[in-house]
Amino acid sequence: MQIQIRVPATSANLGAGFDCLAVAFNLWNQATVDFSGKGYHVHVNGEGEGILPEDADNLIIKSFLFTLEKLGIQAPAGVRFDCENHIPMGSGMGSSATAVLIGVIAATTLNPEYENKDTWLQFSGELEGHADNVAAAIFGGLVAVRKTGDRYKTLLYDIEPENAVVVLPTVNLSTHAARKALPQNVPMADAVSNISRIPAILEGLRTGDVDLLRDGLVDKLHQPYRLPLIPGSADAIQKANALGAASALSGAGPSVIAFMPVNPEETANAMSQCFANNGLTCRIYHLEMINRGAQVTRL
Ligand SMILES: Nc1ncnc2c1ncn2[C@@H]1O[C@H](COP(=O)(O)OP(=O)(O)OP(=O)(O)O)[C@@H](O)[C@H]1O
Ligand SMILES: N[C@@H](CCO)C(=O)O
Repeated sequence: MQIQIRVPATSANLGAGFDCLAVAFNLWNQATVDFSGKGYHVHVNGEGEGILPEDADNLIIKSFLFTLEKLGIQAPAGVRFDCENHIPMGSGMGSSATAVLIGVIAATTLNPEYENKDTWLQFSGELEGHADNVAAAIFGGLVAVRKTGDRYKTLLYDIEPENAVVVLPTVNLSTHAARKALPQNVPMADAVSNISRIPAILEGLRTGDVDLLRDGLVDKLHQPYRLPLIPGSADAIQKANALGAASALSGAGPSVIAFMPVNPEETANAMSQCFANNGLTCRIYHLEMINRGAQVTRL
């Protein structure tokens, strides 16, 4: 049996929505999965080629085996994942979420009872440790995720298919390292500031109101601790805002996102210049927000 799984890029946090909000984009990682062989193999084309492990150490295989075990599904004699990766790794664009989801989704296709979005969310959220990226990657659009007991739950919002620019500087900053930079406790006033902005983010993205969104993206819980690790990022956010976009760190960084830029080229160049001033080169992505999420096709 062969299947194809496609999972979109995502940008998590959206400023004040730390660990709770994320949005999906029209940039995809995909894998063709073949259950007919022996042993566990991954072949990587594109992003991560020559870097990612191609054996059972790959996050896709780990997530696949984790899900099989949790669901009590017998592991097949072999599986091969042929990956076409377009999402840069370690960028804050949800690459690890796509890997986890490809493994989880592939496992659920072996028992149709479990092939549903809620199962994908529970297992991928557990594997990632926070479910913002995976939730938006599963459902598409704008997703708010919360945990009640040990279950992740979502609210889904259709959004205007507006443009965004993502500028990715050449900085090594894993999500793990970016989370370690955060304090254990935060001032009450900072928490209140973030909570007060969530409706502005939801409404700003739902209606395409860039001024409302810009106000909503102001964050006090994670960006103040992470921006100093990414030289030029605070300036890039400020510059993008000054040019009329609504800007924030994308996920845990190091990329910076500018939603609804008035002039995407000018905004991207101005943001890149902020990183160049700090001796960093950049990759630039012109993306569109999308309302569809992960897709499975039987081949
Ligand atoms: N496409 C992929 N296939 C297999 N493993 C991956 C893939 N992308 C990321 N990983 C693994 O996940 C690890 C952690 O990635 P990390 O979370 O730092 O980046 P990210 O997903 O780009 O960030 P974010 O979650 O902020 O968007 C990587 O070091 C790599 O081992
Ligand atoms: N919410 C997560 C997203 C990165 O995976 C964080 O900011 O650490």
